[in-house]
Amino acid sequence: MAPTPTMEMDDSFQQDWQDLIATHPVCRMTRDTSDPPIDAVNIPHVVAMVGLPARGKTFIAMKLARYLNWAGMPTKVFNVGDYRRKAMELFPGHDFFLTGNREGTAIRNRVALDALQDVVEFLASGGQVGVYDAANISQERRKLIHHIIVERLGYKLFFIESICNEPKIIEANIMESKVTNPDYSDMATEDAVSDFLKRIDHYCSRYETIDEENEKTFSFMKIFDAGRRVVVHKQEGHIQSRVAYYLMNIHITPRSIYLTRHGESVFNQMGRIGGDSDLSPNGLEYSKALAKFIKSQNIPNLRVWTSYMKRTIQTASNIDAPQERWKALNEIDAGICEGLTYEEIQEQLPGEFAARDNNKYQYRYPRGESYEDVVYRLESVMMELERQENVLVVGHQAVLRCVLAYFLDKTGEELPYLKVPLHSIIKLTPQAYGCKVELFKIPIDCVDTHRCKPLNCSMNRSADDALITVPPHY
Ligand SMILES: O=P(O)(O)OC[C@H]1O[C@@](CO)(OP(=O)(O)O)[C@@H](O)[C@@H]1O
Repeated sequence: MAPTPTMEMDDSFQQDWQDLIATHPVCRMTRDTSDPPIDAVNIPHVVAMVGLPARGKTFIAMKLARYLNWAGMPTKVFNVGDYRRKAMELFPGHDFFLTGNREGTAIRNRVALDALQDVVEFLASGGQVGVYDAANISQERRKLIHHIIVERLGYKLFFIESICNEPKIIEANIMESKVTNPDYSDMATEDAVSDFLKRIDHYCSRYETIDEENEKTFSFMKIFDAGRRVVVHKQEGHIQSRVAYYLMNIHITPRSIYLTRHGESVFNQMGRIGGDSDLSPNGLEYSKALAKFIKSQNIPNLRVWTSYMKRTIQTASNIDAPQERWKALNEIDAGICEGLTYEEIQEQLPGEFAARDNNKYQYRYPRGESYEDVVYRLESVMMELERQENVLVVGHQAVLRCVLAYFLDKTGEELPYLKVPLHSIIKLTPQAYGCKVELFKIPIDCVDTHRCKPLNCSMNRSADDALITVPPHY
């Protein structure tokens, strides 16, 4: 039977905690005088989540990490729940959240510090942002994190607290991401929900929201009811301002994003890259079929975005929805290679051709752009895409690879080889911590413009396998 908590028990719990922080290696970590100096512009950052369970902390942590990685800042999420679940495997049947469970509490405290230690090790080995995804609900815990991260190690720390009192959002969070998590794999949904609500109660009694007076020396951001209101306090440096700005723009309203390349162009048919050519007859046919397909989907309040190039504008021209043009959506600028075929580049500029194959993400065409440059110029588009609801982006091969990499969490190495075939529509629907992807192939002839990674032409076969052919009645 579970013991009733008493004063003595509080004391013994406190003693266990003091013993743990006296001995845990992360609490003794410090910067050595022999350590290389910290780069003042890119000081490693810890983003520490704060909040009760089912307030969307993991959603925010993972989405933020996906964005920062995409934007070129190596970021990793350390979820304390994962550490606890691993520890739980060693104690089958043990209820770690039972009130008065001294052993369970000790283990939960230990794994929380283990995770923090891994955050620090990640930053010490070249990581830029470590996201510490734990509840961190007490002032004492936050003080300890600040002491280790800022005072001892000289890194930056940004707390993100998610406060939510909307029962509907909490319920949706529990249903969407909690009852399906590995803690509840063997439990009926109803039992899982009631167990999870008990777990929330366990935290509620000890929850101290970030106190703007007592904790005024900390940098933090508070997000109320999934973004209805936001407070940012003492935000420092470019990473924290990007984090704050990004989190101010995201929303959780259900929606889908549709991506398609323009229809086949005259240059595509000739195997020439870049340029601003018209659609080929196949491409014109795709433009009509696309409009029909979009109509068949009955998408509420759809907005259509194109680049400033003729081939995307012509492709979207038959769609009955408001349209906007973005210069930032223009295809990668191939500089001195614009208008050439891959064969001509290999023949006339063999060094450039080999250099691109060697590092396609960072290779910049002379007087043109690299994929990395395209990601950089797309940032404003992605931010606006986050703010919008249903959007169809009619874009280009390289640009849509960059957009897809953001949604599908692909690395810079994978990005330039993602398959975005002509005459296909990719539908992305945000879900729990990721995106559902559906691919619709419109059966109209076109060339294949994909150039495989040398020596690894089997890449992305799975994306191909997932292609759905739209039935003739669409
Ligand atoms: O990075 P790679 O694989 O060369 O793909 C980008 C190329 O795709 C193309 C087609 O080959 O896009 P698009 O169809 O928009 O014209 C080129 O214009 C562009 O340079």
